[in-house]
Amino acid sequence: MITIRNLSHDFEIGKKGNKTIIPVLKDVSLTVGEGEIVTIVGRSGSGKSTLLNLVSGFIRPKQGEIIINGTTVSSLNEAKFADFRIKHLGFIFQSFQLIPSMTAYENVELPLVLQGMSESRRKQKTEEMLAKVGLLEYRDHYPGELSGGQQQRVSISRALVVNPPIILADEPTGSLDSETEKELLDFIIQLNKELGITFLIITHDEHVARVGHRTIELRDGRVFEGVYA
Ligand SMILES: Nc1ncnc2c1ncn2[C@@H]1O[C@H](COP(=O)(O)OP(=O)(O)OP(=O)(O)O)[C@@H](O)[C@H]1O
Repeated sequence: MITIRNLSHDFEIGKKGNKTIIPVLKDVSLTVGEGEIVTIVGRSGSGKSTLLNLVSGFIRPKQGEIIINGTTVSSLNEAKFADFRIKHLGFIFQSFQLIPSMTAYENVELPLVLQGMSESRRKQKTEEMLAKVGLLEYRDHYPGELSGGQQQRVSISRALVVNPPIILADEPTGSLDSETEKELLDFIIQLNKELGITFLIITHDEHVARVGHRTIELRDGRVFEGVYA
């Protein structure tokens, strides 16, 4: 469960003496319930990525609170947020963010290494995850040797391998053709139904937006609900 309360954020640009303030989010409040898929749409520059980066802890809010599964993450320091992130949040990015010098297996295994898990458990979990997304036979392929859809499946496996209750996705299908996009959306629906994973997804794409149980629009830094209701 994610609760966002009265969140406001702006960016300062320019040099000292000539600073401009760009207000991005204005008093945003919303909740994402456990087991819910919420999609966020909005024009380019409306603040979608900023909102996701705030929820992910990559940037800190100027005002307001973010509570994830009972923890007020907006007041955690960087080290504590990093620890929280690795246990509670999985990420899917448009650009996959795979490490090119690591094989599919090594990319998926990485979060478990960071968690300090033993090698034998890592092996079991990584293989199980790759099998689940149908990529076990590609385990020794490097990202550059996989199709876009396969790379996105590796990136989803890496997000899922730590069993996160929540997945945050930034334009997850942005680099995929329409057939692969459909496969990925079906997979997200399946993960949500079978494992109860909560998804917060930002997108430009109406097909992706419609996967949400609820869709929220960001407009001029404020939220509007039910755009596709
Ligand atoms: N680090 C930053 N420094 C200064 N301004 C920023 C920074 N990051 C974002 N902005 C500004 O904040 C506004 C919102 O950007 P954001 O990336 O959140 O929008 P978006 O809705 O995700 O856009 P898109 O759909 O094009 O990815 C934009 O005007 C952008 O220029």
